[in-house]
Amino acid sequence: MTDEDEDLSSLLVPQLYKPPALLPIAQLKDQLLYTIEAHPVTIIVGETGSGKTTQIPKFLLQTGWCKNGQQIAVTQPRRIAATSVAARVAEELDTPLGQTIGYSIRFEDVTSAITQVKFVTDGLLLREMLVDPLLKRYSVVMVDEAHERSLSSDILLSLLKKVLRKREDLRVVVSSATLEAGRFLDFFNPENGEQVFGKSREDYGRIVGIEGRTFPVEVQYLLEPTTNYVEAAVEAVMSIHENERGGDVLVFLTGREEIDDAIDMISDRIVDLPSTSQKLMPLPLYAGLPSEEQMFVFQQPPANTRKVIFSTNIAEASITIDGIVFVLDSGYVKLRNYDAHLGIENLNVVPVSKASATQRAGRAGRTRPGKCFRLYTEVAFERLEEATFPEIQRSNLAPVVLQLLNLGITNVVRFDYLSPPPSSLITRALDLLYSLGALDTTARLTKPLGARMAELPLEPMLSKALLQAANPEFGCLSEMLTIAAMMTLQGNAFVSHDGNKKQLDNARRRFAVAEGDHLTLYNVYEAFVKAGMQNVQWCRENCLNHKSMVKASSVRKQLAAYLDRFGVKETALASSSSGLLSVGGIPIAERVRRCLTTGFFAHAARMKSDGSFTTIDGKTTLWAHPSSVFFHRKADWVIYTEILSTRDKIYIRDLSTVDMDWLAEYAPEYYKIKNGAR
Ligand SMILES: Nc1ncnc2c1ncn2[C@@H]1O[C@H](COP(=O)(O)OP(=O)(O)OP(=O)(O)O)[C@@H](O)[C@H]1O
Repeated sequence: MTDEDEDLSSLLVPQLYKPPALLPIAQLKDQLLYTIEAHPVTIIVGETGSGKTTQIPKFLLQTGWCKNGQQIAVTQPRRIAATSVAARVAEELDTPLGQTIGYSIRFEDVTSAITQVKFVTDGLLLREMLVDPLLKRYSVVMVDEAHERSLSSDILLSLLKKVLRKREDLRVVVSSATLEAGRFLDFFNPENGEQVFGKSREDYGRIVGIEGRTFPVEVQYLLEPTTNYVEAAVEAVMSIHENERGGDVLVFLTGREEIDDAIDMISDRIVDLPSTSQKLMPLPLYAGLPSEEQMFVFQQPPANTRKVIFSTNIAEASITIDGIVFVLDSGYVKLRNYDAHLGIENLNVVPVSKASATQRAGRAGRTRPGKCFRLYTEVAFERLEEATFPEIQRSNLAPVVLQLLNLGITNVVRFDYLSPPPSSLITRALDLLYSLGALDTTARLTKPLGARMAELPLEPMLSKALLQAANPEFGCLSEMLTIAAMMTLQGNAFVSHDGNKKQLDNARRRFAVAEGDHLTLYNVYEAFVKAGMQNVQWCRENCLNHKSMVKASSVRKQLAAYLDRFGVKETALASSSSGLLSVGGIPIAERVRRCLTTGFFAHAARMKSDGSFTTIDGKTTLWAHPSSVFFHRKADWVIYTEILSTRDKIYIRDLSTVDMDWLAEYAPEYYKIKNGAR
């Protein structure tokens, strides 16, 4: 990435971005199109910013790959990439987004009957396969950033390999970093001596390399390692601001807490800046942020203002933020790691891979020359792993196993994985799905419960609870629909205005319900409906994010439509108007908590005298997240729906009180195994 020959004085001269015709990929257009035409599989290896994501779909569209009414799908590991790249391509083609060019992500479909190129998350395309197993509506599927080895893109590649054995006309394009390219091609290739539609492994696929990048990026390292990369990043931002003219800054940190800390630190430093100097505008970017707020990072800052975006790895690949000249890379990332024994998903802070570091640096040099400061030494860089450890080997596989079974893949152990997951992960997933009632004793999907759980776009525990809600024993479908929709906001219903934490705490307290966070979420939504869904002012007064609340109502409708398709209707008994009153002897609040237990029994914990919680086996200490009603209040047994691990503590979020007896009542098998094991 280092380009020492380049004259970096050009950094000081704002330049217009290169028109697409000048992007490195333009020279390869004909060769690329010929390769795709002639081979079922094409692996593209190119420098960051060479034009893979934005140009290849356009080339294919212009060459007639959508003539028969078929579409081109381009998958991305992240929602922000799918939406922002779709917007860019639509802009380049001068067409409104959602017409020829569209995108589709979970709970948000911006496509129409005339859409020809569809940007999607890899997870969403997997879901589409449930209704269209051969992906017949697509002529080409491009899997972008495949080297990131996201769980869904790995599974998608395996399934595409199967589909290619059945569809001669389908073309698969995989974009990847250099290291993994050969491995991908090898995976798709027929075995020695085997032929697929008359093609042998020699002529089944090709790797196409794209040389060159858009603008140079100068890479610099620390001479000595730092002990605190958040502080080092803040120092570096201030130094850039004081010493380098022009250009926005993108800083890669690992998570929300670090981002908040960094923004607080920068805000303190801004006060000391001379009033005459250029202003500094810090902006956060992380997955949990509502999409509208994520989009702020793409907007032009006000005049005489430098944007500093503090982001997690969600800005690492595919996206282009115009104006970024400086990238600061902490060298760390928070990766999911599932502990199959404890059934806990941890987010661990670990060093990035070289491939990630390259992607991060590549966020500069896209619309003008750039600089990347790695907040670690060159020696440390050399020691990094080449590629990120595949997500499939460190994830809770229950959602994927459920989907594979629903696609008719009965032997999930011997499935053709790109990198097979450890058997402990598959066993754990099967055990959990079995105890949720999604599988029978022969590991087949139960009907209707298991099949419906697979279809709902929610994780299995929540799907189970939602599907149980219609059961007369619980009779709380309306309440659970609301709770499930609110849970998809990932803790983003509340927002502090101008950093006023006290006001935020008061707002939370106003809605708090003694039985826990799920019923509190229900309360919030009910109050929002009552106040009038358009009432932005009311949301503001109550520290609620209006856009997030509107989103929750849209998600609620979509979930209700799924259930409607299953023939499950919201009943009068559990209508919102009943509020949280007692119905049929058992108060509705209790029925909701019982219903949640049917899904989340594996996430049970008990409060200790010091206010912390302990897992059932007593081995792990957990803490209520500050946003939980149990951050201050006492409880005994609880179930939680989310677990977040920070540098020093493991936090649980969205807690509800339960009776210990309910655990054995709703998951007798699970707790029998657990007790047996202890
Ligand atoms: N939103 C945008 N605004 C301005 N220029 C853009 C935008 N999106 C893309 N570009 C230009 O198009 C170039 C190619 O972008 P594209 O995303 O297609 O590259 P890529 O090869 O897929 O890169 P990567 O692998 O890093 O995602 C960028 O370097 C930039 O010059």
